[in-house]
Amino acid sequence: MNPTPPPAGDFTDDFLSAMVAMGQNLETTTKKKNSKKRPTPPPSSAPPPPPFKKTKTKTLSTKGPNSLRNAHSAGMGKTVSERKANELWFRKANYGSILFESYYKNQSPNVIVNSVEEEGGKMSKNNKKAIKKFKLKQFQSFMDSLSRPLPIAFRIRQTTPAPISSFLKSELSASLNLTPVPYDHTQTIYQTSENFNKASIRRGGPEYDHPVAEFIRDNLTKGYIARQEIVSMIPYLTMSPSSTETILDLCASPGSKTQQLLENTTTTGIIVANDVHPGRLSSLNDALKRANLPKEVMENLIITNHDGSKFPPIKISNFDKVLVDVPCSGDGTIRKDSSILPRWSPTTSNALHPLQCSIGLRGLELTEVGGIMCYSTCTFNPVEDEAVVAEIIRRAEVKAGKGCVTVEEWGGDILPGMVKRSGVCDWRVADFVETGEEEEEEEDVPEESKGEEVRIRWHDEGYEKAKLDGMEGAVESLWPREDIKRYNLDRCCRFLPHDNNTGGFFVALLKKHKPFGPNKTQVTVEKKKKKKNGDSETPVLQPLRPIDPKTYTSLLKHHESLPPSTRLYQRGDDRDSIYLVSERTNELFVGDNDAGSEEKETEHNILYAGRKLLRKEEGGEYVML
Ligand SMILES: C[S@@+](CC[C@H](N)C(=O)[O-])C[C@H]1O[C@@H](n2cnc3c(N)ncnc32)[C@H](O)[C@@H]1O
Repeated sequence: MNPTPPPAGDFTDDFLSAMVAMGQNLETTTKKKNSKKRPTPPPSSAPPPPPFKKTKTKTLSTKGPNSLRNAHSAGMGKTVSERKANELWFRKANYGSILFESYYKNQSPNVIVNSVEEEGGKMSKNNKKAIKKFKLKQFQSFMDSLSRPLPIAFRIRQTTPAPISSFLKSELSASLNLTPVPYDHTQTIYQTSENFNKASIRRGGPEYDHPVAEFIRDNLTKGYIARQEIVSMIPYLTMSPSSTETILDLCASPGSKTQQLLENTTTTGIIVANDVHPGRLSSLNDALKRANLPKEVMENLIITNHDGSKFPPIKISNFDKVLVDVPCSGDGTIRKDSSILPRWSPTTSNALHPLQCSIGLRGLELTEVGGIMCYSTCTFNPVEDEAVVAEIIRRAEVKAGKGCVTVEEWGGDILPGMVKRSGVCDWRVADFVETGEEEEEEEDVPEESKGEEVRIRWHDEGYEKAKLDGMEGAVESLWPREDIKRYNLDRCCRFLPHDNNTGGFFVALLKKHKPFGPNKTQVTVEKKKKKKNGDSETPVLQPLRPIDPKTYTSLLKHHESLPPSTRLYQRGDDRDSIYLVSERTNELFVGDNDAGSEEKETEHNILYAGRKLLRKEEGGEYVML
């Protein structure tokens, strides 16, 4: 995942120039190694940044709408302007590239570079030179793949009528010489070559007029295909949802996975897409409109606006499946968004970890017993991947005892032939320091980092020592615990860019075996507090509510075949539009969760739902759409 991946069909980013910039970044990284000079300061017209300083401020909150930005700025300064200036300086100096390379090169075996044991004993452990060469070669192919543009990937939508789908497939193979990716048993997923990338096929790009580019544009508009990164399709494929399930997509915007889930539904299935940002939900809603999905499928969608870590419980039972595609540092998307590299920092990942744990735990609470939660990120960083999985299982066990959640093994039929790497149960935790003269003399500075102005500071002695050493944002769960082996983290899957010519990705499937859920008292207290204090994240749009009985009765006079009132929704401040939702919406949301309450109001902020069924004309009459 890109932290904010562009909606499918977005051709506007200047990807080519970004790639060129990244080439420079990677090059600069190497050059920098031999340089002791501080980077050129900003031009004199710009205000000079404050000297870059690793401050010992409290960890910034990563909650709320700007969690990624906050996480990135963690430890960058006290005031907003100090943080902004330091961040700019950081980017300009390309410190991110230096830290990225050093961090992943020196991570534990199997995070990026295979351990020598993985080579099946082909290499003698005593042959240090050969081991070093072997590791360097692997790391280099990882780094090289990051500097290459990401090929365009797309899939034929599940809602595309079968004859059209067959026609498209034959056109793709016969005229355009494109076949589905080998690991896709649905035979609907395609990936182009690298010269077909975001930049080359957009208007003005060298491949704009190529028949493949025309095919993509044409069929995107018709709603027959969806552009989506291969790795982003993986959570859906691993969850193997049935068309009748109730599924929650807890961090849904911009909605590429929501679309996959929705396309698969029939009238009894329902998809709830949630995000903390109302603005991003509006983009998700627009992307869905552009997707041209059949109207009966649209009735199965509810879009809510909540902090995922506090998503209110639903009225009856829980969700069959939950997708938790959390906000993350996004370094797996460097091929698509090279701007991530110069501002990369290990503190971003450390600061996002607590939020990811809270969202993941809530996802599990909202999963039905026997159901599956899929946790995914688009980062290589184990503190956002395996460390989070281990911590949410640990917290679940505090609530419901050992064995209440397990990491599931992937069936052999899931993406057969795609290179998958096992999750790791050993990783290192770091922040970074700006080096001073005396620090460069320190014994533990690796030879290749000597002379760097920033360098990774490893905290291999664990949480307590890291705290003593003043590590920003240190929390115990960042480190692997002693009993880490029992979590079966090797069942998680890591996808590296050079293995399948994709972006980077991480997926874990968690199965819930015992009931545990949000504490009702806690939910009630939170709700009351919110009512009293007001909600700082009040959406611009008023939420949708079930149609009021008076409007329904008057509508019936003119529209005899009107669906039952339980399927009709209106927005509080907009009585001119009436929306039709699935029958099951009522089952999930309407009615208060507090037993015995008279209140007939859902506590969920439903921002969009179903499809528009009626619109009020100028004369005041409602017309069917
Ligand atoms: C990786 S993106 C999700 C991508 C999406 N699943 C897709 O496939 O298109 C993470 C999303 O999490 C949202 N987010 C950030 N903090 C959140 C929170 N506390 N609760 C719910 N969503 C959150 C961000 O707005 C962002 O849209």
